[in-house]
Amino acid sequence: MMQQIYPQTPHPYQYELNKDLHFAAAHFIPTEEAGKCARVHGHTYFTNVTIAGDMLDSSGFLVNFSAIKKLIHDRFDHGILNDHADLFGVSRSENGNAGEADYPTTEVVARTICELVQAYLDKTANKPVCIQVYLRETPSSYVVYRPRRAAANG
Ligand SMILES: Nc1nc2c(c(=O)[nH]1)N=C([C@H](O)[C@H](O)COP(=O)(O)OP(=O)(O)OP(=O)(O)O)CN2
Ligand SMILES: [Zn+2]
Repeated sequence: MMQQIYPQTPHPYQYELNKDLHFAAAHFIPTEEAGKCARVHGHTYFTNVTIAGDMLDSSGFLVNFSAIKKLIHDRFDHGILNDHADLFGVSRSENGNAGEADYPTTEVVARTICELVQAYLDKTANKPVCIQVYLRETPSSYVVYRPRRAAANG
């Protein structure tokens, strides 16, 4: 059970939901700079997903907590992140820097979780938004990813 204080991000929405979940997965970062992390090794990843919005669905949910867990845990738990060729390995980021690869680093996995969650939320009637993903890879290392928000109209 994770009961931790996470970084906060200001937002204009009335509701904010946070879901903690974890998954065990192996990965490797095939670059010289990664050193020992270029070899296959495993982590228990802990993540906190923050979702916000102004409208609830017909159940009174911003989004069902269990849907978020299923989406991430079922996809990644007890797998090898590098095997997800559709997600990791080829640069997908439109605003990526030249030469930036989408290897499953903590940064890229955090961004990918946010994108997967947002793709799910986009299909819901009340359309909440994923505003932050906190991803802890080791006891001493974590990343916080916050997508850029679309500029407000007017
Ligand atoms: N910016 C990043 N740097 C590193 C990443 C990463 O995803 N983003 N990943 C790794 C390795 O995969 C490794 O699993 C984690 O590294 P690290 O925190 O250095 O692990 P240690 O347990 O060895 O760290 P301590 O300082 O001993 O606690 C490397 N870098
Ligand atoms: Zn690692």
